[in-house]
Amino acid sequence: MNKKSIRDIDVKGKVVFTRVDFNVPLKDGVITDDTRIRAALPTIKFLAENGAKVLLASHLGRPNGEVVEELRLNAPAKRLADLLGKEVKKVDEAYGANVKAEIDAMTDGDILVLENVRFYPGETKNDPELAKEFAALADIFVNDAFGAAHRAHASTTGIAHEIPAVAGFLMEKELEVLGKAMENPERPFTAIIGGAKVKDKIGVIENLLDKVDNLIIGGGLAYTFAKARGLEIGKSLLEADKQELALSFLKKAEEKGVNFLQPVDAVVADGFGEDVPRKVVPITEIPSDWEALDIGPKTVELYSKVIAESKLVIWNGPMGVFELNAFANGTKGVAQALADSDAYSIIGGGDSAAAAEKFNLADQMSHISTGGGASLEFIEGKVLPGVEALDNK
Ligand SMILES: Nc1ncnc2c1ncn2[C@@H]1O[C@H](COP(=O)(O)OP(=O)(O)O)[C@@H](O)[C@H]1O
Ligand SMILES: O=C(OP(=O)(O)O)[C@H](O)COP(=O)(O)O
Repeated sequence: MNKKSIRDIDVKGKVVFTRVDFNVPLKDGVITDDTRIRAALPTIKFLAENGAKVLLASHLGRPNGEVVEELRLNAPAKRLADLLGKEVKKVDEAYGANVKAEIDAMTDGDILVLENVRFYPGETKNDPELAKEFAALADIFVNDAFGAAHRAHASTTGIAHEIPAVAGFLMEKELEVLGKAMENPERPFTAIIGGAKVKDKIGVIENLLDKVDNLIIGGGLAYTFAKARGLEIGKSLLEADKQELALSFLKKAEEKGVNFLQPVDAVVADGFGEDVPRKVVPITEIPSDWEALDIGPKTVELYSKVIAESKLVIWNGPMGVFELNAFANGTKGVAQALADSDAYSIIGGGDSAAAAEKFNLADQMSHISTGGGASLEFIEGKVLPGVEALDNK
């Protein structure tokens, strides 16, 4: 990496504005997965142990520039204190006189969690005034928020133009692992794209077609392709205005000699839930009033064979509604194939990682990235603004 990291600077006695990605899933105010907090611990510990005054800044959810009580950073701050076994203070603002007073009261090695940066409208607009307010708090900026590195926001890029800016250990590790895999990808190189964020993910496919040998489609994404090919998809997930695009990808794949794999069968359901009527049908026979909620067993077999022959696999997005056991087999089958293969396996995206956890296969994957969108954009070959803004070596 040609960017400076916290290894390259002296932090003793310095106030360090550290951007982390504490955007963790919450249910009724309780953190259901603290992976991202644990992933930031090496940087936080390093800074504290080396005598920095550590400010931690993060977004949580998408509060759209307003204070949303449930999205305060209190729960992540509390979890961090538990994980560190050390006092962690939290303030209810992210800049200004009150925050400055708290900083003045800190001693070297103390940790202070700031409020959700997305409570301020300037954050996502990358407002230079807000960036200056953040910068005014600190001597150094550390970006360890790989999961938000594809966002050009005030706390990820704006501040980096104001004070010395370096990468944290998590940022460094993610870039190193993903960079190594993509530099000279081992082949066959396979990408598996699924999930429900059809709009977000469909654009990624175009760039991936320039890189991969096999592109596997699953999850809700598959049915826009099926519909575009003229198949009946019933009530399955559809992004109607993306059908032309889907067809153009199929054409591009053919021109490039990329093996584009789509489901050959599906588990369809009459309703949504564990106990609704369901059956396996060929992809050409989805009943007009049923919904496809998982890939079928023949598809799992087909995909597993391709995975077994691959040397590098990136996986983003589950193959079906894996949260319900009735529709989990497709995702489980693909995860198992990945676990069994010798391929270097990279998983990105909260739900895919959660699926690997659910099936107890997470520790058999080569790398589980803390960033879904960020890892996809990196693999596409895009420059991540949060990285670009850091100081060069
Ligand atoms: N066939 C399908 N129809 C509807 N939803 C689906 C289907 N397949 C997968 N999903 C849903 O997609 C969600 C995950 O999508 P997404 O957020 O895009 O993935 P990730 O977080 O891994 O990037 C899961 O909650 C899952 O239930
Ligand atoms: O959860 C995140 O993204 P991801 O679901 O793509 O991994 C990051 O925290 C970025 O959040 P954002 O997509 O609201 O900017």
